[in-house]
Order: sequence, then structure tokens, then C-alpha cells
Amino acid sequence: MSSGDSGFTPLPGDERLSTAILSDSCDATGLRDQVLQQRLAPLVPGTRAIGRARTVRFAPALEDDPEDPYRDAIDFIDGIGEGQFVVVATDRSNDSAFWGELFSAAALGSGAAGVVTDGNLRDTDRIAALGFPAFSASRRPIDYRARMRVIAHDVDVVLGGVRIAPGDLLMADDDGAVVVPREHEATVLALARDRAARESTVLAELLAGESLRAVWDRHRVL
Ligand SMILES: O=C([O-])CC(=O)C(=O)O
Ligand SMILES: [Mg+2]
Repeated sequence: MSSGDSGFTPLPGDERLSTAILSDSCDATGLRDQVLQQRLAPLVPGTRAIGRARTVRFAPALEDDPEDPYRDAIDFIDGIGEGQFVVVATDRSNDSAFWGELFSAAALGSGAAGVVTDGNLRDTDRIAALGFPAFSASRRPIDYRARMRVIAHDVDVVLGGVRIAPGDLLMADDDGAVVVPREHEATVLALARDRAARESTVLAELLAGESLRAVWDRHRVL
């Protein structure tokens, strides 16, 4: 996908979608390995984000270009479009942070859905204050210059053992993150939307005092 491709536009009711519902819907489609094995936690509990993956890969590097040390990251971030979910793949690096307040501000200004990384974030209190949805393995305040560098963007990456292609649908919340390959998106989303609606009914019936057995037998959804 090029940086200009459109993002994901949620429909009314999509606020009921969750990673659990999308995961169940992937399972029902025969896609049983779409949930990242590593839980990349939101900076702010309760954060959820859904969007199209826009990928970037980092690898170790002991040198940088003192003239323009952030060139590749700047080029990547300036190409972010509405509804894109930034995916920063680092091979689980703890060598540096990869994303902070100012990258978040730029992404937010471009209408990005959020960022997820198997590495570290920094400026975390400030990212939280911006309200930018951010999910990471951990946090560390150290700059990536002359430690790590961008080696590619808009390529397939692997995060938490799951392959993510540019343009795949990605959702993250408190439970973890799920990747829906683009070619299966229509099927999985239709199942997920139906499931979300049925779960709302089930929830209401359970809260009204009906037995789990009666509700399960009627709706076959949990
Ligand atoms: O980790 C970085 O170099 C990026 C950073 O500080 C920011 O976005 O404010
Ligand atoms: Mg910063």
C-alpha cells in the first residue's frame, strides 16, 4: 500500500468491536494465528484503536548521519494518512526508544489511529496527555540515534510472531492486538459486527438474571 491509501473508516456500532471479538471472528474464518503473542500494552488503560497498518522496520546501527539523523523517520511519518495505524517493528529491541511525543503529535495531526511497537516508547506522560493511542512492549527514555535506524518502511513486518502487511486491519486494546489480513477483512468484519451485536443482547439478558445455560443455548455466543 502506498502512503496515500485510505485508512479504515469505522461504522456506527464499531465501538463495540474488541480484539476478543475480532479474534473469535478470525478463528471462525479459519485464521487461528492472528493475535500477537506478545501483549503490547496501551500507555493508558482502556485505550483501543483500529486502523490500517502502516509499517516501519528498525535494526541496530552504530552510526547515524549527523546532518539529518531522523531523515528516514521524518519521511515515513510525513507520509502517514488518515486512519493508519503505525506499526514500528524492532525485533523486540530494548536498545532505545522508537517513538515519542513529537512523532505522536505529527501522526495525530495526520489523523493516524495510533502506534504499536514491540520496542519502547518515550515521553510517555506526554503521549498520554496528547490522547494518542500508543501500545508498546515497554518504555525507555533513550534516543535511537547511532543505536538503531530505519531499514525499511511499507513492507511486511513480523510483530509478536504475526506477519503484518501494509494495509492489513489492525486492532489493539487492553487485551492485546489482532491483525486481519486485507483479503479476509470483509468476511472477518461482517462476522465481528454480527457477533458484537449478539454479545450486546447476551449481556443484557445475563444482567437481567437469565441463566448462562439459557442464554448460551439461545445465542451460542460467549
Ligand atoms: O524516540 C524519538 O527519538 C522520538 C521522540 O523523542 C519524539 O517523538 O518526541
Ligand atoms: Mg521526544
